[in-house]
Amino acid sequence: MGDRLVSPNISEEEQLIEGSLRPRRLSEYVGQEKIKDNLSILLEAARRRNESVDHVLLYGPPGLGKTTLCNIIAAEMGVNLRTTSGPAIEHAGDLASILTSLQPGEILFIDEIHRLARAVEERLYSAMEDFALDVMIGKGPSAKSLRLSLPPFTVVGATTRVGSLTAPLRDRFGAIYRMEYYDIDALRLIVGRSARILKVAAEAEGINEIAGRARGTPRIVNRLLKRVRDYAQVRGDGVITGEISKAALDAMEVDEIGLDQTDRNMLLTIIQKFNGGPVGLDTLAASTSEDSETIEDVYEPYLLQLGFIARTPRGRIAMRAAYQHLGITPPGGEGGLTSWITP
Ligand SMILES: Nc1ncnc2c1ncn2[C@@H]1O[C@H](COP(=O)(O)OP(=O)(O)OP(=O)(O)O)[C@@H](O)[C@H]1O
Ligand SMILES: [Mg+2]
Repeated sequence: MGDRLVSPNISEEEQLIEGSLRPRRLSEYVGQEKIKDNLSILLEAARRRNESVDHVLLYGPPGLGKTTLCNIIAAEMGVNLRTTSGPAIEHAGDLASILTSLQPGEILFIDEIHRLARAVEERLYSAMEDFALDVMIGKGPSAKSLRLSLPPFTVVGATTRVGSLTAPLRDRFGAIYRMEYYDIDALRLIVGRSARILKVAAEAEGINEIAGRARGTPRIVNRLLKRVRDYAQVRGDGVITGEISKAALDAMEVDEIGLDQTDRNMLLTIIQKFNGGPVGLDTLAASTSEDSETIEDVYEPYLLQLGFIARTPRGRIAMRAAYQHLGITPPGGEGGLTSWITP
């Protein structure tokens, strides 16, 4: 699992490298132009009013730059960043101790915010809305509720599953940004930048090849770059040429649009075992030995984006483009699929 290309799990070594490749300022952050435009206005307005930044929610598939963007928000505002995650805040008391230790203007980054415990989430509402925290003093009938005021602060929440957030929590965010897959130009820039930082020589065709197979994701583009660099050192003279990239990526069984074996296996399962679908997520998970959450959060978003699969009320179906990519004739020949496709 850990060494899979699309895996959202990061090893310690990779964390170090990711750290060095991470853009520090908004101007270094490649792509996501719409978010950058909106965010720079949000930050500038807060600076002019000398206020804390409005709460920001970032959502989208793993590896698109949510954590990076949060770090940038703190850097651009010149404030401290406190990092935690939904599952790490187990009790309301944990939240209270984090919130009461914040300095004015500080940023509290809550990763995986959809996994906050209910009781914690409810405390967070008033904290975000009124900068106030209700704490209970004592127990039983003599217990009293006390309202503590907090310094103004900013919550930046990140999630891969915005659909799992409760409406009241979502409503507390003044700015909600959806991260998009990166286009090839942005990915090229990211590979080029990372290659410079890692001091690897890379030719344009080599960069192109890596960018094209990175499924629109900066984390994956960096992973591919590192593996191609190894390959270039062992099989070539260290330079990342187009040929070296191709050979290295083929050896990794990453195809020319970035699908790996698990993606292909999933598509083949839908097409061959289930006649193209519809097949329910759990059934699909069981027959591919993947976990349904991983399918939903990691694999499916890219296949949906490519138009290779679609979600219907009765399950996932394989689309014509998937058949074409795998070189399989769709059932019923021309037009045979269209009758299943419900928007
Ligand atoms: N816009 C960008 N420009 C350049 N590099 C980027 C950009 N966004 C992300 N990266 C690179 O991709 C890596 C992964 O990004 P990041 O950790 O921010 O993703 P994430 O969305 O938080 O992922 P997850 O959902 O798994 O937490 C970073 O270490 C950084 O090197
Ligand atoms: Mg992250």
